[in-house]
Amino acid sequence: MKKVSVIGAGSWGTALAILLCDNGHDVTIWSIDQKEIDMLKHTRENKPKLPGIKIHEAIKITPDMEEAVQGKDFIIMAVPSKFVRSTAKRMKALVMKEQIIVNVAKGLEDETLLTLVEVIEDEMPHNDVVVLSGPSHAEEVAKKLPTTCVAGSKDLDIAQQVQDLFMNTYFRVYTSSDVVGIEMGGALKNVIALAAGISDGIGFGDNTKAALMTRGITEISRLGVAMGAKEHTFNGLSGIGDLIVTCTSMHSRNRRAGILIGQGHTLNEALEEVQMVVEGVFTAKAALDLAHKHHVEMPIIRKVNDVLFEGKNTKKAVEELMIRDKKIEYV
Ligand SMILES: NC(=O)C1=CN([C@@H]2O[C@H](COP(=O)(O)OP(=O)(O)OC[C@H]3O[C@@H](n4cnc5c(N)ncnc54)[C@H](O)[C@@H]3O)[C@@H](O)[C@H]2O)C=CC1
Ligand SMILES: O=C(CO)COP(=O)(O)O
Repeated sequence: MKKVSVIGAGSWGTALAILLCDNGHDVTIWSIDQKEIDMLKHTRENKPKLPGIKIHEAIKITPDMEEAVQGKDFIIMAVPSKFVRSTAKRMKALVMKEQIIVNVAKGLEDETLLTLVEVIEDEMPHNDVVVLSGPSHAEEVAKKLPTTCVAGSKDLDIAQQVQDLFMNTYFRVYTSSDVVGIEMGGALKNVIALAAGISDGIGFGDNTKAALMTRGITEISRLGVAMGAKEHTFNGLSGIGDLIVTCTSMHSRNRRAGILIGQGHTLNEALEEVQMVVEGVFTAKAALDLAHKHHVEMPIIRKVNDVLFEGKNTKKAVEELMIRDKKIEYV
């Protein structure tokens, strides 16, 4: 039995805490939000996000970061990307170097263009930081539906410890040493899922979505490889696997926001309706900035930026993608 804290009590943090408790670990959940803490403690359910899913009585729930961090073997960071640095800053004076940090958020830091593992390493340079990612909607993991993910660390022994921590009959975990590849796949698929949702919202068909997904993973892979990732990682769970689930599932907040935008709603209306974090909106601009930095072409992600932030008409954006310069499929 390991002592584990899950930092963040959104849908993913809650689902993972339940999974870790199922695995026999001693689990604590931390949240910054006192209302969320009260709800979880009193109802033993995260009603707005995972209705009908019981949170085991054995799971401790706390707003106290010291209580959450002290004495834990593993600390799972499950806050949205825009709060990863501020949360890491709250933790840094409390962590001991033997504690393993696991990032499960998917995104990039807007100002620095760092991946989230890099942000955490920046704040806690003495700790091992592992990424856990893959096609894994919280709603399905919480129902114990078979799911697969990959744990990434430059040190495969550390990745294996995280594999052992999470693995069970409904959650299979692979390992990889390609941390940047895993993180870029997880972050950028959200932007393509917004595009897939927009396409569905306009009323375009399955052909259109298959095109966005196929050319989308090509863009993601092109940028990832330029940043030092291995190409095959983008054929794996954190690449095409997560892209498939996010572009096709009604659980996806990114796809749902995209559908609303494709139907003519503004970005703010879409975010208001979805209520939970829509990471692709925050990642889209950072992805484009990284594309400039690494001299990589990302036409779909550029158009998503135009639609989200420049008021570009969605149909016009698709038309422009269709009549771009003629190309060989793979050069
Ligand atoms: N929900 C899912 O199925 C999955 C989510 N993820 C990733 O996990 C991350 C978290 O997502 P969800 O749990 O779905 O989000 P969510 O939208 O369900 O919950 C957001 C959480 O952020 C917390 N929060 C708000 N302000 C904060 C602050 N200033 N500092 C720290 N925490 C704050 C809230 O208390 C809430 O618990 C995201 O990066 C997401 O992409 C990854 C895999 C699956
Ligand atoms: O990352 C996810 C599934 O793997 C969750 O995607 P959404 O944030 O779009 O819901």
